[in-house]
Amino acid sequence: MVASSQTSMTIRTNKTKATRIPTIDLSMERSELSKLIVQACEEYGFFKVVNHGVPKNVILRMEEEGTEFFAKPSSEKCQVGPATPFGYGCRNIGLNGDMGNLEYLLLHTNPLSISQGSKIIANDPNKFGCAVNDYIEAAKEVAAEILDLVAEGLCVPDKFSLSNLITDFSSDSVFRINHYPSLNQKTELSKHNSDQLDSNNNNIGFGEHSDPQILTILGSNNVSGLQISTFNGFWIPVPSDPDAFFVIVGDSLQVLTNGRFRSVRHRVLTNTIVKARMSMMYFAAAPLNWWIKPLPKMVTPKNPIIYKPFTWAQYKEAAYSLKLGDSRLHLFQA
Ligand SMILES: C=C1C[C@]23C[C@@]1(O)CC[C@H]2[C@@]12CC[C@H](O)[C@@](C)(C(=O)O1)[C@H]2[C@@H]3C(=O)O
Ligand SMILES: O=C(O)CCC(=O)C(=O)O
Ligand SMILES: [Fe+2]
Repeated sequence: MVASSQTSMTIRTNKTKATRIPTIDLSMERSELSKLIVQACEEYGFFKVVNHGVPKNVILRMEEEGTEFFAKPSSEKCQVGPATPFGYGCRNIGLNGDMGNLEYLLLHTNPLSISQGSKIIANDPNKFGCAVNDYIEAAKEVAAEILDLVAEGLCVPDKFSLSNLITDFSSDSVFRINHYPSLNQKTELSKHNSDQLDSNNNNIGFGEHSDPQILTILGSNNVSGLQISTFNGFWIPVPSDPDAFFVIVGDSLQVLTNGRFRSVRHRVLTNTIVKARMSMMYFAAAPLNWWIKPLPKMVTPKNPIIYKPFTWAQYKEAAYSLKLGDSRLHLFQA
């Protein structure tokens, strides 16, 4: 297992198998920290971070803006949509027929695009724009710090080779706020009475998928629902923790590490939620025309290269032409 009992939470799955989601304390000593992060990325492609240093008010301001927006009448929210790909979306996810029991705002992280979007999203565009920019900057710092620790843990000679991909001003990172109404709330969503159910009668908030980007920093209110899939096929519910962030390894980091890390499949079930869940994700990506390819350090005679180089734009195009749950990495196998 990844971490000692002091640094992980124990969860019992319905198969009564104790499973630990690694919890990483970012205030720990650096060399130990980088080892734990690498281990967590290898074993789960997922971990929780505590003591991340993001001020509580940055998170609360963003949550308040999200709450205010989703409380608006549906007719007003729909004026910010459809999300093709950016803007407000309700039940439709992406452009290929995926559906979920949620509504969301999807924004590019470029400050100009935030400022333009704010004008149609919020009553006080300046307040909304500042809350979003501050949240994005804070999440970007956490993501960059984690990528530097990953580079250290993997003994990559250029310590910034991973974080440089996401901190460049032209990075194609995106920001998303998801809002899942509780099943007993009478909202525009539940009026449709066509909940998305899977074969086990699970109510699907957001269907199973991996994130195409490098790393996702996910924060949520205190309502659970997120589940991750272990690499041997168990679903593990992730208890919510509004003081923590959850880190998700994306497809691009799987490629950069030549398959040593694996992107984690995850989903959100809304079966049991008695209060609306709100989650906020920063999807850290490279600039569109930058190359994604295995770091030289990760390619050895024992671990030959397994992916062809591609630009982020090429990968994104492939991902966006497919359904949410489809796997895409095999298209780029060497
Ligand atoms: C069905 C889709 C939605 C998605 C684009 C895609 O065609 C496949 C990847 C999906 C995903 C998952 C992670 C993020 O939430 C997201 C914004 C992304 O970059 O890839 C979504 C896309 C979306 O909702 O538009
Ligand atoms: O809303 C959540 O908690 C997770 C959503 C998600 O995985 C995504 O938007 O890619
Ligand atoms: Fe995701």
